[in-house]
Amino acid sequence: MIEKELEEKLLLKYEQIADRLSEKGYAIIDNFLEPQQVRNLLEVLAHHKEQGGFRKAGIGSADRVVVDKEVRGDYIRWIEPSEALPPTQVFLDRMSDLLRYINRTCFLGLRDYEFHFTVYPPGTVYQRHIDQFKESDHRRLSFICYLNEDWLPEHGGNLRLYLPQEDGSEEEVDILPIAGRLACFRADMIPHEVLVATRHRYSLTGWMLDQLNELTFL
Ligand SMILES: O=C(O)CCC(=O)C(=O)O
Ligand SMILES: [Fe+2]
Repeated sequence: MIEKELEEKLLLKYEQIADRLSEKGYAIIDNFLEPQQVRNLLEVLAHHKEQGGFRKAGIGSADRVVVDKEVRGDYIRWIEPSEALPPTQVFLDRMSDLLRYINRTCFLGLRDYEFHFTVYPPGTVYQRHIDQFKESDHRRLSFICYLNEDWLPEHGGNLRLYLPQEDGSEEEVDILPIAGRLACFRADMIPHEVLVATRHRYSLTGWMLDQLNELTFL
């Protein structure tokens, strides 16, 4: 695809994301990453895995991290932007563009982001939670970009959002973690969970912050 065409396509996607975030508090965008980019990121992920770069994710922030595999069974590797491999850098550049776009249109005062590679082994989940820590609520928006090629509904692994309704009830939205798809939502408002899958489930997970990133670490 020629560069100008790609730029125009991306701009349309950024617009959809910003519109849906302000209207509904969440957005699901397919083909946010091109298939080649997904493959490149999967290679980087496999490389980090081989190097033993992943560790068990915890719950809580910074100094008070608790590992509880019943609540959260994933393995993560934080991205250090200054050391990012080229495919990761391409991804981060795209997120920087998106951050600027959202700031121009949504007035969330976003200043930075943090992302990690994520692996959920078969049989693991992340129980219902929200992404803002009580002790530091600088996470404004949550983003998950899925890297799972040939993922079928019977593989499970949905992200389930619980959307608060005006009458106090909740509407459930289930999202399959298919390759290239981006899910994003208000980090402070939308409870969500990761359902069990029969395959390894790969993604990039991150947050846009309203302060500079001092690594809030999970
Ligand atoms: O992988 C997903 O679909 C959601 C992950 C998540 O909720 C989290 O890491 O906080
Ligand atoms: Fe979450």
